Amino acid sequence: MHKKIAVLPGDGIGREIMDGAIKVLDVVARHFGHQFDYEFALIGGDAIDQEGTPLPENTIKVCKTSDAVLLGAVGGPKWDQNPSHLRPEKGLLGLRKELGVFANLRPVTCFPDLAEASTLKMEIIKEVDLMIVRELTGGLYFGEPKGRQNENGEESAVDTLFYTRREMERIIRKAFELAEVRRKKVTSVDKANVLETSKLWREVAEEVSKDFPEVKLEHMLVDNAAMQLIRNPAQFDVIVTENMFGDILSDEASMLTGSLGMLASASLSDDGPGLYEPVHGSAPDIAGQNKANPLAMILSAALMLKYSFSMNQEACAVEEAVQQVLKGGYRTGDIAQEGTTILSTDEMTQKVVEYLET
Ligand SMILES: NC(=O)c1ccc[n+]([C@@H]2O[C@H](COP(=O)([O-])OP(=O)(O)OC[C@H]3O[C@@H](n4cnc5c(N)ncnc54)[C@H](O)[C@@H]3O)[C@@H](O)[C@H]2O)c1
Ligand SMILES: CC(C)[C@H](C(=O)O)[C@@H](O)C(=O)O
Ligand SMILES: [Mg+2]
Repeated sequence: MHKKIAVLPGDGIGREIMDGAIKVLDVVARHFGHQFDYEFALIGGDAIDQEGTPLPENTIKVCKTSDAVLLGAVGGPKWDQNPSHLRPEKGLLGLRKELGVFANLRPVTCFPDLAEASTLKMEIIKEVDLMIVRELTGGLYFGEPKGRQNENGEESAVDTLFYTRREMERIIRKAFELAEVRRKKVTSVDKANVLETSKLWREVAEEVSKDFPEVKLEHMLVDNAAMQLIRNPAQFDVIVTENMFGDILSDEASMLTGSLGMLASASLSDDGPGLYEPVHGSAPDIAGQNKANPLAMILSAALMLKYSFSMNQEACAVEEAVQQVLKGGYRTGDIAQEGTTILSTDEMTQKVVEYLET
């Protein structure tokens, strides 16, 4: 197959880990007889520096004319203090909105060899295989009114948690569709004891569930969900939740796998190209040191192969190579354990490439 991939490395470790994903994809293309053409574009702080805006028109065009989009990470101290219209996150949020990628899938899969790097015990870890389905283009991130005010010397700020029934329905449906081919359980996470949006969310979840009689639906308040993820994560199959809750719960859940550097994501729309990015950010504290874990980015590329290109065998080959590397005792610093070999970002990528080639 011939595919065009938009590549947006972004800032900080984004560039370092993107190198790894491309190297791995090149091996996949060679092995399986595909052609991947990459078109690079600017986003985030990098784009502010070069074009004066975090999301240049050309980047949107490149993404929309590609079969899929790979993104590293955006942001960093150099730009985070900028006036709000220039914050690099605006570029990322703008891109998600432009592409209409409302469904953010964040699989939390534990590799057994990382059990000791996790916050939990080995026996619990082995059973963790959950999928966080995060609504990505609505809620507090986008609702209006939003902004700062100063009335008669009284400063205030507002963000609005707004969802239409249609926005709720389509993300909840996506969660049920995923659960149908997994362990047939959806946990809808909300704050229905307080929020109006959550009350409507519950009603919609109940309605959607009628179309999926084989899938069990449970509702859970978000504060309890945060605790249950640590207490007994194996109880979850698919978690569906609104934008902000999903953001927070997915960083929390990443530690079940040992590190934020292990968590990949796929953001899907109804028809256009999917956006694939690690869950973590630009990690300014370790940027430029060649020590970031590239596996979340590499596993995001695997999700692209699976969801955008229907290359299931190829995606499995990448996941299997990652598993073998971990089994071989190779680690980046964030997942290091006693007796393992610590590798740089480039060396870790090279190991995945070696296992893929064998
Ligand atoms: N999708 C994105 O582009 C995205 C996501 C989250 C944060 N951000 C931005 O990134 C910047 C930094 O944010 P932050 O520090 O809160 O979050 P972060 O995810 O960048 O880093 C949090 C911690 O995890 C570590 N970490 C993250 N990824 C790692 C990896 N691959 N390997 C090893 N360690 C890793 C970092 O070193 C840091 O200690 C901010 O500007 C923020 O807005 C961007
Ligand atoms: C950088 C930020 C805007 C972003 C988000 O909150 O969506 C990030 O934390 C993520 O999880 O992708
Ligand atoms: Mg986040």
